[in-house]
Amino acid sequence: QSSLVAAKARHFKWDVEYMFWSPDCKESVVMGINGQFPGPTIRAKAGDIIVVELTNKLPTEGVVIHWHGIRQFGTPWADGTAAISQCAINPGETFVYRFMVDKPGTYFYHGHYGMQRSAGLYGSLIVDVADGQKEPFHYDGEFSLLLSDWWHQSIHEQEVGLSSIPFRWIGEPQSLLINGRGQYNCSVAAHYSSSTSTQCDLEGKRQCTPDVLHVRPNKTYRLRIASTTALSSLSLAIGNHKMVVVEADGNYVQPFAVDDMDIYSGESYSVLITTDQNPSSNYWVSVSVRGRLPKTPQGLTLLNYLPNSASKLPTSPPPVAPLWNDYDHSKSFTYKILALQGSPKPPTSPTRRIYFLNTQNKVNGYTKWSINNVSLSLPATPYLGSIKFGMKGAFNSQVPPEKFSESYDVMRPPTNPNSTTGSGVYMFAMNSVVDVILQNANILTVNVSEIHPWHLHGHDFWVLGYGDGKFTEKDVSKFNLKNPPLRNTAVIFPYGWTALRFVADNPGVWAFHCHIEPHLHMGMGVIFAEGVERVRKIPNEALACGLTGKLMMNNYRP
Ligand SMILES: O=C1O[C@H]([C@@H](O)CO)C(O)=C1O
Repeated sequence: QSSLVAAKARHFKWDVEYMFWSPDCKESVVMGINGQFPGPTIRAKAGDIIVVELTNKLPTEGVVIHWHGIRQFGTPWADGTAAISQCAINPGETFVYRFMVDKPGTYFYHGHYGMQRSAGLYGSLIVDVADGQKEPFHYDGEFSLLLSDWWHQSIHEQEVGLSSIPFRWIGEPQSLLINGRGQYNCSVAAHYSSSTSTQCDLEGKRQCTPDVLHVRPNKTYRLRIASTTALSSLSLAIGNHKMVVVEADGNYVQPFAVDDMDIYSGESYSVLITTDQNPSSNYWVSVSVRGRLPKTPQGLTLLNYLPNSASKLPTSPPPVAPLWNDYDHSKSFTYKILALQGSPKPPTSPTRRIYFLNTQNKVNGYTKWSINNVSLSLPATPYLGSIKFGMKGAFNSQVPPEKFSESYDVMRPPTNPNSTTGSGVYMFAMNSVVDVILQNANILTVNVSEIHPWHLHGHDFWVLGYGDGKFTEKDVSKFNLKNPPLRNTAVIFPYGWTALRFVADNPGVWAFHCHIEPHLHMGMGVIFAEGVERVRKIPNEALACGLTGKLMMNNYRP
């Protein structure tokens, strides 16, 4: 019955522009949408069509928006990846994103051109179950927590630093933001510390005033959490309250309770909390940096039990995050994420298995990240058009390597750090089953290996397993084929590997990359394509640049 209900189109008209804003109480320039930061929340029901007419009001640069976690079945040109699925939208131009949201869940959207996500171009995208359908859990109310990290240096300076000799790293963020709000020059927890930092207001109407969660006692709330951080892995905790994880990246998981959880850039979760603590108190909601030596204060807001005043401070200090390098703690959380019973199961064997060695290395003296020794450099003509129209020379025709040397020592810096840039594509037969083994390694500095959250466009994948050290064929027998979680983002732990499986069933060209913004900018990604010959009706606006733009001009006869 419900499938007969006609899809509802939800229309939005958005202007993207730079504006002054004080996300952490210090004024900066941010990328806003319709004068808002973060951008407006899109709320829809499964099966709806989203139509966003996006006008670029930036004075001198292009823009695109990626709908993170939305698979874009049949609309690969709407994936919002510059140089991959479309031409960047020029200043003054409008591009219409039109796509279906087919699966309920917690999603978000963000810029996917240069480092525009780091400039604040992001917002939430929430998909409710279709009419007549039910979520597999109950709750009385809900909140969204869109998490991000914030730098005072502009993305332009950050970009120049990353592509300079000597290399200038962006460093750690100045603040962590919850729904675009953080505190740099004051602390909401100053009261508890011996430091001289000033107590900032919990109530008020400043752009940096914390977004307090107002709850009633003895209810259950759903928190929809998404991380669009540029760099930071985060730990989220709520003083005195357990969180029951029920959803990850738009897929239901077997519920499990935790005191704190790790959230990597590109991931989203839903957790349930029950407000069964002492009702005369308020409680902390805190986010802290993990996986890198933290130099950033916690991001804080309050869980306010009504009718208490929202400015009543909790009786104890904010939760203390696990040690930044306690990776066993992170792994124990990640390993608990399993599919809810009844979720789609993976095919039992792959058509093809590819191996991706992640290394930091050098190209002509520049510091880069490479996959199997190739650092991704995007072409001038977006792949979707150049592959569809068979345009030779638009990108490297050489197929990039699908494995790496068996003798490579992942525990040490590369013996030969010189690698090359490339723009080649991994092409998959339509409906083939692809296994990807992501292998982490040591960076250029001895005894360092970092976390990388890998995000796949156009698909969800099953996470079949994780392991420490170098992957071996023996590890295949340990793959979880029973209840692996479906995700669109999966982390590789330092010196470890992660095994993924997906079905190449979505005609288009899809990015697969580290979701850390500077790392992608330094080449840490690959391009996948399948069934591009089946793609029809690519809008002209998506093609009007590079070689496809020239093709259009040559066909034009006044
Ligand atoms: O890509 C990176 O560069 C720095 C460091 O390795 C060099 O400054 C860092 O921590 C990264 O993640």
